[in-house]
Amino acid sequence: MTTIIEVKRIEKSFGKFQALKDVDLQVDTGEILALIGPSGSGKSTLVKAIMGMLTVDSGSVRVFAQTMPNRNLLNRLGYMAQNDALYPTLTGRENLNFFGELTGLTKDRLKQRIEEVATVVKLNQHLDKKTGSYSGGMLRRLSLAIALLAEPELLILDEPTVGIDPELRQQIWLELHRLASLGTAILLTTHVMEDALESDQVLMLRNGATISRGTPTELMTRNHVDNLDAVFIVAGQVQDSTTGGLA
Ligand SMILES: Nc1ncnc2c1ncn2[C@@H]1O[C@H](COP(=O)(O)OP(=O)(O)OP(=O)(O)O)[C@@H](O)[C@H]1O
Repeated sequence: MTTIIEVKRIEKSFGKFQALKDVDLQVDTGEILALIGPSGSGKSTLVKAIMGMLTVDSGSVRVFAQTMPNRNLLNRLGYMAQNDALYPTLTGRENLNFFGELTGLTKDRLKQRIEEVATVVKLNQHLDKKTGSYSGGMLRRLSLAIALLAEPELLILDEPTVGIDPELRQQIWLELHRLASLGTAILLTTHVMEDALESDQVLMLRNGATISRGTPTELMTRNHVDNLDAVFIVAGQVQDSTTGGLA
């Protein structure tokens, strides 16, 4: 197994506010890691540090064994940001084509993948409408489809399942597991414990610090509870007791 993302002891502050405190993380080939935590806990900041979109104050971020930021690595990964960066005057298909061409897929393969990813996110019926007319949920689904297009070695998905119904969530997870079985490393952020349960590894972030990590089963066993919400609550209480609630 190869290490795809390696984050060591990173710290990041915005002014006096410390958004990330001594965070470590590793994702290997074929592994799915869920970064879970409440709003403001630092998930997107960590993702942006991994993408090289912001520099950290200390610690290191390596992707494909190279120090980030490194623009040359960007075509080896699929990224779905929290804010959808799509062209509203283009149709869904035209957006997929545009971003797909940047990944270097052949024309035939791109055409085939557009049909496949549109099916995964259930947008087949809407591909020829301008994305300016899409709902928020449809835009999220199109962004996810774009990230999946090239079956990249690494997928980084910031809240891919927000606003998605249970049936579609299941379909998306089938595709994520399929890609992982082909060797894709996947890092996703989520608020949703169901997503964490689908993942191989879970890292719980609270107030910018790691409060728990492990497989879903390990986390529940270690904390003597039967669900991940309860793990989060127990681990949060431990964090408060060691920091006096000032973490
Ligand atoms: N550019 C910035 N300048 C100042 N503060 C920032 C900046 N980016 C993030 N923060 C702060 O850092 C903290 C963590 O933000 P972040 O977006 O990483 O949280 P999150 O866990 O992704 O939240 P959400 O689930 O709501 O997206 C928040 O308090 C946020 O206000």
